This record gives sequence, structure tokens and C-alpha cells, in this order.
Amino acid sequence: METLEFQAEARQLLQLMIHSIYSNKDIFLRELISNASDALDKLRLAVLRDGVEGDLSDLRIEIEVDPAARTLTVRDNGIGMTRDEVVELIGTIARSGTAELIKKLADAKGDAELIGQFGVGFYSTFMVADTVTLVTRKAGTEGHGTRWESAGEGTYTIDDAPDAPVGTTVTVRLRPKDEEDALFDYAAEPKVREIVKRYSDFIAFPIRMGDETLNSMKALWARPRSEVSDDEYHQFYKHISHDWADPLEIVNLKAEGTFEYEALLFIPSTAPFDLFHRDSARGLQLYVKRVFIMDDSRELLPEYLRFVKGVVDAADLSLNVSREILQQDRQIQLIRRRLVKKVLSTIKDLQQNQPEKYATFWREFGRALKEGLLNDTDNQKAILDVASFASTAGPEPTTLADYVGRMKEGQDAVYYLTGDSRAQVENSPHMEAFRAQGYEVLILTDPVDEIWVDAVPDHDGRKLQSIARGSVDLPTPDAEQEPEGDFAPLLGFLKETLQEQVKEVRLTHRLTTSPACLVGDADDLPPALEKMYRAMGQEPPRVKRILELNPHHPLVEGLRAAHERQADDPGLPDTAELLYGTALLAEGGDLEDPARFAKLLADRLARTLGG
Ligand SMILES: Nc1ncnc2c1ncn2[C@@H]1O[C@H](COP(=O)(O)OP(=O)(O)OP(=O)(O)O)[C@@H](O)[C@H]1O
Repeated sequence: METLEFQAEARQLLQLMIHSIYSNKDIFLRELISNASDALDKLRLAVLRDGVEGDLSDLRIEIEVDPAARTLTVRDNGIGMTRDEVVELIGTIARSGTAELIKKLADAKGDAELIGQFGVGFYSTFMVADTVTLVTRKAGTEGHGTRWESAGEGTYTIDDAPDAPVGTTVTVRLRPKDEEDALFDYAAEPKVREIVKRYSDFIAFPIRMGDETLNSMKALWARPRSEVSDDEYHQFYKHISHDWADPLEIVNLKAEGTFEYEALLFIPSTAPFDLFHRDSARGLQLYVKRVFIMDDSRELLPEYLRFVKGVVDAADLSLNVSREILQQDRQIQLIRRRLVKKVLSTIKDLQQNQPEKYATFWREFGRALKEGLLNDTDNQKAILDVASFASTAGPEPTTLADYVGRMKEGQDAVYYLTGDSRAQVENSPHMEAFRAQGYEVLILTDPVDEIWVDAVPDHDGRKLQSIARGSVDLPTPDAEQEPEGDFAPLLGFLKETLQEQVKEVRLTHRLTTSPACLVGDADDLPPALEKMYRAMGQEPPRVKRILELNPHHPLVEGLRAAHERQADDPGLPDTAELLYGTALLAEGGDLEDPARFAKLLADRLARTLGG
């Protein structure tokens, strides 16, 4: 016998389970049954497809309780695990981002939503157990099985199990019941019956206790929606998603004719913690005529819809279908196209008829959905239709249609500004004239916003226009009040002095209170993208922007006068640099040489004080 240590993250998660942060402890049984059902699916596939030797004649899950010994046992005759698999699958947690999540969980004691995003599976047994014993033997292997045992406290033992049959048996030695802590008597048959009926009725294999079969085994996606209760759908969703919360929306789909398939999809109510991790689990489950073929089938939905969970059961695919075949299969492409349309129309429906659900959806998944604006040109319009954006018009996000409805007379473009935060965007100098003249501007602060705006030239014939790029031709209300004096010499001087930093210097109407701002040409790389390149370790092409001056500002006017008095005044270049640096800071940019800027500024301030 060998004693091994749990990996650090696994140990922390177990601690959270033992000192149970989750009030619904019943679900440990659901998790065990779910694993058993997965193991049976895997065995069937291994035998049918891969020629592994195995007996498919009586695939089943058995539950046994022993009130005297206070144990509950869940046994399956599925695929089983090798010794190495036990160590790897049960002793460690491989998902990336786990460490961060556990830290969050520990901080937010008792937050069931958080743990639900993770799905702790087998470890949830430690909410109710003193000791858990797992005995398993892998189908198609020679030799003995493996016995694993742990009290969840840091270590587990692992040993040979010479007589173990193929499959897995999990025995939970129950803690004393404590109904005040929602720890019920799980060695009582009625309680087991109740839990199985409630959480696992749809499991496709019989769940037996003695001679009794506890579940109906009906494949939910094959039943008409009117005959299935929401609760049944919700439990099924939890089985396939490992989410502990109910889904936000259920989507049914059925195609008949030459190519038949059924789909049952779910939009979750909260985003998983690893939605933006590259290797997060994604994709749908694929079945062929009720036989489970694979998890995480990514070919069935595009990446930007990776938050959608569910099942597709196709009648005409071969059981031998592989991921490679799926990628090229024309029928799969057709299914995929139809699923995308259906998901988008479901979101549109939420938007029109259930605004609260829609708001939840957009908060949780809007960022992911917007990736589709880049990658799915066919559905670009449909995605834009269901998208919403923060706006200067008010605290609530707005759709493009509503924005267009509020556009001012003569306005022909949808204005937006990108940035790191709402506050930064709202305080940006670029915003000044738009605010002063009452033009609404969309506030785009997600990293993906920087990118898709370039891929979407217009919406319903209206241009999407950044107010920090190109020139703005807002009608100037006080156009008659052109500033006195000639700025041409000053502009020439600044252009010369700042030639390393900017490619042009010109006057603008876009400012009302700031002296200057920086704008890009319409086809320049936006500064935020430049930053992103740097963050990824790449050196982007250096883009010089345009310095725009507010001719009505006292600083600019004073500078003009000073330059006119004495063009070779040695203080002028410093002022030019300060002006440029201030404009950069105002938009949230980074100074190239902050120390130099600070020194120039301090010297200048000292002089104003010294007189
Ligand atoms: N009864 C079982 N038979 C065979 N393998 C099992 C069984 N129970 C657990 N496992 C293996 O251990 C792994 C970890 O189980 P656990 O319940 O902790 O995670 P899980 O969330 O169910 O994993 P997944 O998300 O892949 O289903 C499973 O993915 C499976 O490979």
C-alpha cells in the first residue's frame, strides 16, 4: 500500500468540501451517478468503436445502502480506471485557473454560485463522508484493479485490488446525520429514491437499488417539450454541464427528412470562471441514435458560442465518427449553421420579450458573443442586432437600433470611443465637443471591442465612427467665432518641434475645455491595439498620431502669442512637450519618459511660483 499526497489545489478544494461551503449536500449522489453514467457511455463506445473487449449486455448503476454500517455505495460496470488514471484523475485537478478560483472561493465563503461554475464532481462526496473508498478496474486490461481511499485530509492511500470486477465502486462512509446542516440520512432508502428521481431520472442506464429501478431513463431531447417539466430540463442541464445553477434558457431543435437530428441546448445563467481561458472545456455532446459519441464536440458550434451547453443527437452519422471527420462533414456544417441561427434568434427573443433575462445574458456572455463579429461574418448583422453597448445617454446599455432612434438631425454615423473604463472614456478630451453639442457616444471598454470595430464598417448603412480617429465634422455651433490671429506659424513650429511624436498639428473643434488632444487617422492602428501587441510581446509598427489644438484655450492662445513675440524663445519647446504629454495623459496613454515630463512640469511650476 502506498500513501500519496493530493496536489495542492486538490487539497484546498477538498478542505472547502469538508467544511462544506455548499448547503445542498444531496447533490453528491448526483455527481457519483453522473460519473458512473459517463463511465458506461465510455465503455459502450470503446467496445463498439475501438474493439475493446467488454460486456454491454447489462450496463447499469447500482446503489446499496447499509444503515447499520452507515455506508452508501454506487457501483457501475463501466470503463473503470487504471492505477495511473486514479492517481491522475482523482488526485489532481488539471483545469487551468483552478488556483485563482479556489482563492476566490475561500474568500467568498458559502458562495454556491462560484463553486457551481467549477463543478467539483467526485470531491463533493466529502461534504457527507468520513471516508471514501473507490475500487476500480479498467475494461480491456489484464491484471488486478486498484483500491483508493481517503478521508480527504491531505493524503490518500492506493493499493492493489486483486478481485475487483470491471467498472468502479465508490463507497461513502457517511458522517452522522445533521439535518440542521442539511446533512440528511443518505443510508435511508427513501432519501436515495427521492434524490435519484429528482436529479438523475433521465440517466440513460438503469439505476437500481435491490430489485427496483429508480429512474425512467427517457432521453430528454427525444421527448416533446410540452411533456418535460422545467425541473427535469434543469437537472439534465446540471448533469451535462456540471453547473450547480439552473440554466437561463432552454433551446429545442428537431430536424426531420433526409438528415435527421435533435438538439437540446442550454444557455447558462452565469459564465464559467474559465470562459476566457484558452483551454477551457467547450462544445456540445454528440450522440448518434441515443448512443453517446463524444463530449466537447467543438465542431457543432463556433467558438464565440462556447458558453452554450447541450446535446446533439444525429441519426445518420456513423458511430465511428472522429473529430477529424466531423470537421469536414457537410451534415455537421449544416447542423452548426442551424444551431447558430437558433441560438441567436433565442437571444433576440429574450431581448424583445424578457429584458431581465436578456440583461443577465449580456452581462455574462456579451463579451464572448462579440468575438463573433470578427469571426462569423455571415451572422455579423444578427449579432449586432442582439448586442448592447454602454452609452453616454445613460447608465443602461443600449442597442444600436435604439441609438439610431435617438440620433440627432443631420447625424449620419454611430459614434463610439474605446478605452479601459467608462470613467476614462467619459473624461477623455475627445468627448468634449460631442458632449457639449449633445451627441450620444457609445462607450466600448472590452478588449475585444478594439478589434471588432475594425471588422464592422457599418450597421444598416450607418458608419460606425470612432471619435478619436479621423477628423470630426460636427457642425460647429459658434463657427462664426473663429479665433483671432493666425495660428499657421505656431502650428509649423509645433510640428517641427514634436516631429518625433506626431505627424501633424492642426486646429480642432472637438475640444471645449482641454487645450489639446491626440487623434489617429482613420486607418491607423488604434493605441489600445498597440498596447495589446506590446502585452503579447510584439513590437507594433510605431504609429504617429495627429495633435489637435483647441484655439479657444488660453494655453494655446498664449502659446501663439508667445511664439509671435519671440519665435526662438528657449522655453517654447518645453511648453510644446508639456502640451503633448498632457494630451497623452488625458486619454489614459503612457508617457514615453515620465521622469522627464515630471521634471519639466516641476521646473515650470516652480517658475510660476517664484515669479
Ligand atoms: N465511476 C467512474 N468510472 C470511471 N472513471 C471515473 C469515475 N468517476 C470518476 N472518474 C474519472 O475521474 C474524473 C474526475 O471525476 P470528477 O467527478 O472529479 O470530475 P468531473 O467533473 O466528473 O470530470 P468531467 O468534467 O470530465 O466529467 C472523471 O472525469 C473520470 O475520468
